[in-house]
Amino acid sequence: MDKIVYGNVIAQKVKDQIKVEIDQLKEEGKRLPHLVVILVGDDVGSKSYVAGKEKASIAVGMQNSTLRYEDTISENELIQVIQELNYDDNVDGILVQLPLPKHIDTNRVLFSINPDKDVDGFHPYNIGKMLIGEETVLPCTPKGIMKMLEEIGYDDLSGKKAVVIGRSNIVGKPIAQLLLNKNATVTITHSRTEDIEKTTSQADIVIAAVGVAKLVKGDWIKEGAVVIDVGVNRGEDGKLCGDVDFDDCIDKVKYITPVPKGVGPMTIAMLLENTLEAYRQREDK
Ligand SMILES: Nc1nc(=O)c2c([nH]1)NC[C@@H]1CN(c3ccc(C(=O)N[C@@H](CCC(=O)O)C(=O)O)cc3)C=[N+]21
Repeated sequence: MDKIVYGNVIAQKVKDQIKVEIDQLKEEGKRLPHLVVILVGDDVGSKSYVAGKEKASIAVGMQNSTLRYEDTISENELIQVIQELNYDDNVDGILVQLPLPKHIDTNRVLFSINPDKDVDGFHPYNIGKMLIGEETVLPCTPKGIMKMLEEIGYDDLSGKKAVVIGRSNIVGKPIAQLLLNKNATVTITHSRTEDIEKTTSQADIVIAAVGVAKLVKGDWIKEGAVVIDVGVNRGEDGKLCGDVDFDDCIDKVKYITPVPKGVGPMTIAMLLENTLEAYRQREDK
């Protein structure tokens, strides 16, 4: 059914294009873009996401290094590693997989990344540029969502009401900003919001990014709305599921993204795009 927006299909198109560009660099005998992923500890989810990023970057022909550390590594040791990568001319992108262990101050670590190599778009310098509408690296998941909206012809959001569920730094806040930059009227709802469903049921676009399995039900959604599901949860049956009760919403929506095969693969494709872009900017300097 074409109301289901398959992120994996759009992501593949993006990756095919990146591969063409990297093949070209190879042919010219150039240095290849290099992504370094830092993984601390052995969280099962993080390990699987990092494996996905490794596989995808290799598939398009990039250099990839995944650095793995015990969760006993200190904050200063981690920052030391990042500083070395900042000065390594053969490194274009640095990604620190989140969440980090509790004894590490995540913001201090993210601030230590050279903003030119910040392929996650999490450095406050880049977040600030996004906020004021300057061209800059965009966080991968929000960027991937905007790309999906573009694909279904939702690139001008003038007059549209968008409701974001969740206010994380990596999805909720930045996606709200990007929607605003496209002229949507944006509402952010979260755990302290009363009657979330009253707000969502007026929305033309709902972005669910809270991490609560199947939270969003059919009666939360206006007839003909677009529903983007950012959740990655394990359901009661152990299967991967989103923040949206897909089966309950499908009859109401104009478009909906599935989980898996929705936003997740887009996140990885945007990471590769950001890495190639960081490479090009650095080569041009
Ligand atoms: N610094 C940082 N950057 C991130 O981008 C980041 C992070 N930390 N921490 C965790 C979240 C989560 N995330 C996902 C990426 C791909 C899929 C993905 O490809 N999912 C597949 C299925 C994978 C499976 O089957 O397990 C899908 O939805 O089809 C999901 C989730 C990136 N994150």
